[in-house]
Amino acid sequence: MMRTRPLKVALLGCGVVGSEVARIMTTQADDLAARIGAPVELAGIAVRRPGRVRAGVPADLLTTDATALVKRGDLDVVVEVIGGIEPVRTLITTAFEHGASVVSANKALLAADGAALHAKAAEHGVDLYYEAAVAGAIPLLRPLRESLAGDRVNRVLGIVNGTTNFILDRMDGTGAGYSEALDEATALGYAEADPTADVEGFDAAAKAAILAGIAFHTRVTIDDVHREGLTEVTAADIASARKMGCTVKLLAICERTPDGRSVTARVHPAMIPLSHPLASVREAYNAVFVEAEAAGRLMFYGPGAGGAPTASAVLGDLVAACRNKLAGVTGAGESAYTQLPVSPMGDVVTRYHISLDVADKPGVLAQVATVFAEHDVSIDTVRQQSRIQGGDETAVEQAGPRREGGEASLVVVTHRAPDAALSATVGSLRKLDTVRGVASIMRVEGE
Ligand SMILES: NC(=O)C1=CN([C@@H]2O[C@H](COP(=O)(O)OP(=O)(O)OC[C@H]3O[C@@H](n4cnc5c(N)ncnc54)[C@H](OP(=O)(O)O)[C@@H]3O)[C@@H](O)[C@H]2O)C=CC1
Ligand SMILES: N[C@@H](CC=O)C(=O)O
Repeated sequence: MMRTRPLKVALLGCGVVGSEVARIMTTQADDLAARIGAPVELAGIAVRRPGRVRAGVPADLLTTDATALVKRGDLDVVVEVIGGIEPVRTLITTAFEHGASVVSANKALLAADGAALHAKAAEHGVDLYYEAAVAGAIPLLRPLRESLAGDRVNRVLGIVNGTTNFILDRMDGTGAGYSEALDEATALGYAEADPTADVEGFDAAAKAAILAGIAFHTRVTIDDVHREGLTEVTAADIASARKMGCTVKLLAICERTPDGRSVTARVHPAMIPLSHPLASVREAYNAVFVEAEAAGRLMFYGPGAGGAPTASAVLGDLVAACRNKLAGVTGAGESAYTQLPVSPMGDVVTRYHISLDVADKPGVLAQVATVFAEHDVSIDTVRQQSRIQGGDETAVEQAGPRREGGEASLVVVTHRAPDAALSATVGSLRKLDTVRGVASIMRVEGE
């Protein structure tokens, strides 16, 4: 039977995501009430600039005093879609102290301080949900936390940042420039308030920390995640990937180490074969593979950013939190029950694509191969492109003419090796007189 007294919800933030949450709460109020078992009333909306035009958002609900809003004491749920660490952490904590459950899309905060927030929610007998914080609309955290709770997850690998996928897709597919593609992603509402978080990999690293924590039932913070963004990826890297039958994606990879005693979490650009399902993830879509012992390989795919897709995940959490409020219960809390150490990046074993600028003269290839062998890094393939002296980037493949004193580009692809061994190899290569520079190093994944 439907309860007539409405559940009261406050919205903190009314930007790209918040305005969609407000719109759906208004336009689908009857459906939401039917699914929850009580009507839901939007009690207030905290923003920074109340004068800003917000189509369809009731102006009388706007306030700049978020603190007063969360202290009202009659709220059932607070939806936080402001972003960042402070004042949001304090607002969420205050909401818990005043008896409200919290739904958030804030991966930065959850990856920095998730454990303390979960503890605070438990202390006050309320929920903390954040499905929207990872992979936008894709239901991923709840399946990991609940549906796979009886299985052992060994690996989570995927594309979890829509903005960078959009940029790489545009650069690879249409030849668009980096800045142009980033501007387009920002205009479409995919990028963070500070897009550095996207392109430098902080956003994906925060998501990787959240995923690793839930998948492996341990605590992982953003500081535990090895992070490289895509600002170093060049058009030449993308072209080189194509030559190998690959494309470049910014990946998040969380793994149990083979002995099961520790985990690794990393975010970096990687080459993946065009035949891999992740290679065909376009625009701001995300896709995540979860490998579990009994379930095998699962793939989650869908829109990873944008106002409406993210609002869908927020509203799913809102319905769950409201149902729990009505039933007088809380849902599944933090899933950490053990503390696995996080191994350093040097322990990660994978393949590498290394592009070297070398002197184009006899014996160089042998010298380079010797350095790899000395560090126990096995070479899979080598491709040489001689640069015609005085010319630009005109490349002649392996059999091309060699000019004394000229330069060549050497592309080495290795077999699997520890990251530490690869770093040591590159350090030694840089010391060779015949190696003029290391143009790029990229990991090769997904084979
Ligand atoms: N955009 C996306 O695709 C996705 C975003 N997220 C996450 O959702 C959250 C919101 O993102 P998004 O909607 O894009 O961000 P926006 O920048 O579009 O919106 C932020 C909102 O917060 C308000 N705000 C900022 N500071 C304060 C403050 N101190 N007090 C009250 N209100 C404040 C802003 O007010 P005003 O409008 O007046 O400036 C604005 O309405 C972030 O955590 C983000 O990481 C998660 C998944 C996808
Ligand atoms: N900036 C983020 C938004 C969603 O989390 C992204 O591009 O993925």
